[in-house]
Amino acid sequence: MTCGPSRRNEKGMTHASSPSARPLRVTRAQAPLSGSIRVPGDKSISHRALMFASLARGETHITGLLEGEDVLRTAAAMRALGADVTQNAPGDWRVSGLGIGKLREPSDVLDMGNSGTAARLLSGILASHGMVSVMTGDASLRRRPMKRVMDPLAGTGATFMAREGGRLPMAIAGLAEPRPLDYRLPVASAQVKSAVLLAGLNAQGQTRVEEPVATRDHTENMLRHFGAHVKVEETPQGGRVIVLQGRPDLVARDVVVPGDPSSAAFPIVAALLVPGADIVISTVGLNPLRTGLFITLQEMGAQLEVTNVRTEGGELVGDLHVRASSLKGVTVPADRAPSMIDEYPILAVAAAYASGVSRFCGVEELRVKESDRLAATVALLENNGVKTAVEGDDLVVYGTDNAIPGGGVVQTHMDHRLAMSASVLGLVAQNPVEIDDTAFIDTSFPGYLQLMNSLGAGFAL
Ligand SMILES: O=C(O)C1=C[C@@H](OP(=O)(O)O)[C@@H](O)[C@H](O)C1
Ligand SMILES: C=C(OP(=O)(O)O)C(=O)O
Repeated sequence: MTCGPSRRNEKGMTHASSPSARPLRVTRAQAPLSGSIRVPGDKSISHRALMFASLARGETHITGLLEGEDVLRTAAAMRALGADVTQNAPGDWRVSGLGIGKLREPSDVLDMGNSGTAARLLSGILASHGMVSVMTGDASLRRRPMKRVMDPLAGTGATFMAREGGRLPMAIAGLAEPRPLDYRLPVASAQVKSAVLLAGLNAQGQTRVEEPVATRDHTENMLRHFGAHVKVEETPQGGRVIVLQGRPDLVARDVVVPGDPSSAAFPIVAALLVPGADIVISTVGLNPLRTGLFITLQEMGAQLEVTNVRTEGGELVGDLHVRASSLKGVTVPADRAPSMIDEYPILAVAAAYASGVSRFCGVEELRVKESDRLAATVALLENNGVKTAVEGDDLVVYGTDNAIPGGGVVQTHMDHRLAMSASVLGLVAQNPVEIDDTAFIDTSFPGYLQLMNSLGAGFAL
């Protein structure tokens, strides 16, 4: 059970608690989960739909938009930059864009809340407009590294001023005539790739990005959907080179947002673990660069069937039929990490319930998410009686063979995915699990606890 050579480390983070925390005590599920649900729209696609629609000429109609707090921050930012962004009905939005290079200087600080995607992608837009802007975020986002976008974007000629270590708040003096970038990503990050491509929209000539491992390609897909010319080539080493032709005429196009596979992960793992469970989740996005968790769970022995696969709004979607399963430990290769990067905390819960040992290879990027997810996942499991180890950049989880002791208090560190992972752990642990704060679940999965209750989870709300 080895992973091959491990990669470099980044610094861990400390945490702060929410002023209006919503604690939750979770007890073991009393009955099998059953029923059919839909999960909210894909977060990555929702952010991008609002940004690209604001940069396109004309009116874009978006259906299925995620109305989580992260995406609402992007909506507010695009409004502050002059786009007309309105909600018609739940999930149904209209955006009147201004065209590339035409956004207006914001009159106030842009607050991106808890969202790394919003902050990093927006940096690319701000750097490539002739305006001065200031961006901040909540305590979690203000601890996350922005140097990874500042460094490449400085190549456009834009200037950045940020706190020590490249942390928000950050001031950006952008340029109306940015230089096109040619950049090789030092980390596998769709956010950094997207920031470079967004800056390239307003640059004359070609912007080129090379990624060592393929990361989610929603930016490339949506750029094409709105009329840009984007060329993608695979490298012999398994990476990709993306070339964008600058100053395209982006034209409004309707966008249909599929269900978020990263959100579906929580009811999926809950249904795999709760004895007798049998559920269906319909219209989940199946972009192959997002489905590493599904492959991994199937390798563990999950009864996870994908049916009715179709294309909706240019994205592959399908329905997932999930039944309680007996899971065994798994080794997840490092090159699979980008396709399931947000799913490791919930996969760790599945691995803790499984029989045998699991190893997640090369998961160093977990250290720079909403929390240090490597440390926080270890604490989630250890505090509930599950043995783990961190070996270099690998996480090792010792399965309990369906006997997670539980009884622990879980610190969620302003991190939605930890809160949801802890809630699933509580459904199958032998003793109740206390979660310090579930409020941040609203950043990506508003209505999560209620939706889980509709399947029979019995969360005490
Ligand atoms: O581009 C995106 O929409 C995202 C990319 C990933 O981050 P990184 O680019 O930092 O890996 C992921 O963790 C995040 O939830 C969404
Ligand atoms: C890492 C995440 O999001 P972001 O980077 O946008 O805050 C996430 O949703 O798990």
